Amino acid sequence: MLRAQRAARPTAVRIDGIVKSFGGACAADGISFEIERGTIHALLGGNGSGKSTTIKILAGVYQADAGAIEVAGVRHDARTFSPRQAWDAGLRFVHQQQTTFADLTIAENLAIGHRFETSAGGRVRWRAQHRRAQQVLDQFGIDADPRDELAHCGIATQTMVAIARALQGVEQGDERVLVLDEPTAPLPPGEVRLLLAALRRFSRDGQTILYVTHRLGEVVEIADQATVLRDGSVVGRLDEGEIDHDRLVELIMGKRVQAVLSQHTRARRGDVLLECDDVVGGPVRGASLSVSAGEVVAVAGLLGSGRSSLLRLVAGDLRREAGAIRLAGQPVDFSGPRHATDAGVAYSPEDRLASAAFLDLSVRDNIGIASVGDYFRRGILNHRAERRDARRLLSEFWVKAASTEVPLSTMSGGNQQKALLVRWLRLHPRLLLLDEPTQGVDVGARAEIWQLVRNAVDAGAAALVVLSDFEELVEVCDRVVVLSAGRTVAELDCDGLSDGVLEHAVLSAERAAA
Ligand SMILES: Nc1ncnc2c1ncn2[C@@H]1O[C@H](COP(=O)(O)OP(=O)(O)OP(=O)(O)O)[C@@H](O)[C@H]1O
Repeated sequence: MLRAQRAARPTAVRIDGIVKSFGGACAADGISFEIERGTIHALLGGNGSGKSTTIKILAGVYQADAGAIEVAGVRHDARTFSPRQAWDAGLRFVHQQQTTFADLTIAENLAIGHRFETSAGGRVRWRAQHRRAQQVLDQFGIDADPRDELAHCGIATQTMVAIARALQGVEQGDERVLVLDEPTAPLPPGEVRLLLAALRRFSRDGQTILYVTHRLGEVVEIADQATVLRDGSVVGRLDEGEIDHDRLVELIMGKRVQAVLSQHTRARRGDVLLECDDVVGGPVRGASLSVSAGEVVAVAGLLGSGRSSLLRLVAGDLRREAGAIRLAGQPVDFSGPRHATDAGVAYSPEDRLASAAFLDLSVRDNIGIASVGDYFRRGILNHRAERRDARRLLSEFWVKAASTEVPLSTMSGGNQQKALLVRWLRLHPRLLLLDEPTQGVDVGARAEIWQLVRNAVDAGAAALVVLSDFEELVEVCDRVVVLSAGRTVAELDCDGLSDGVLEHAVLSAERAAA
């Protein structure tokens, strides 16, 4: 796109001087930027840089302390901007947290908050409802049946339904601004591609998209413009042609970063620590692998291949029906993750923010919950020692928090993720089971997390991880085991492996299994 053409685009949204503090902490310090109509605009920044705060103010969920929001030329006071005003102005949001209802069908999801087709007597006319839902699915190119329960659809379909739900009813010439908060975080490459293609289609049709992500490859691929925040301020804006990976990293981190992800040295393999022999349980239908001390091994596969379930089976979080699991040569059969922890196995689930975080409790409580027994002396909890250790751990593991006593909910998403990892890493586990450990984590913290994992395995632990981002996977892991339809079908050495070759191996395995 030429610069002259870009200059001619009208402004869809102008964010003007947004200021927002929480207590004494400034989350937005006069943020201003413009989003041009019909473009894909990436909003980037490290964890805690102010992206979510900006989006929540745009959604009317938070009221700003100062500033204005202008949509299609109409100016609103950001101190009083409400969700209703945001909706009326044409702003639509798809948050990473569920905005759809998994136990309802696609047709029902599309009707909620929009309209149900009813008869004169007020009964839902299901046939008409399904017909309308099918039209929406066709319009958005979603390959699914309106009668499908959303829980049974892939995550890409679920995300697409959430987008369709936000944009349905848009007529030709209507202006909408779609705000997406990390829509691709849980998606493997094939599904990401589907979603990005859909976004490109929407922007070509004249919709404006504000896109928050930590996956910089996607920004380079689809963004027309990018605004970068750091510490609550805009530190840069790049136009298409100027957007490249190194430049983005430098703006986000505020420094030149040679290789952000840990340049891992070849692991020195120790003794075999974990062995799975033909393990069966849930969607896993025969998985065999081994992981040695000193190694980071990944499990790769498409959604539904059984990746997360395999980790759950090892951790005792899912019942094993057949096969054997050995830890340091000894058969194990954990009754649950707590039992596994006692044996030196740390399990961090994919949905840890929903299932393992105590958002209202302090950071100290959250990182100490698995080690609280260490602080009891004759039945009395030694608060001072606990606080001192928490302070040390936050600094050792690079977690940014106002203090050890603030509730976890007040920290940015990425720092919450790091704090939860600290809970497990501080126990010095022999085996780390990590499901998407860097989801929602910025490029700098991502490197830090992998460095922490590498330190643990260099000290004699082993790690088995699930990672959807293949680019990251080949960079940080030593070996990758490919799972397809619940079976281990291939094993590849990550030394010299490209993400493209890995993706090809995964897709070929899937085709062979079909
Ligand atoms: N409800 C809140 N109470 C107190 N502090 C908050 C609250 N929400 C955000 N903050 C603080 O404001 C700052 C900006 O947070 P914000 O969530 O906007 O960052 P972000 O860029 O979205 O980060 P991430 O990439 O981790 O999601 C952080 O320091 C955060 O701790």
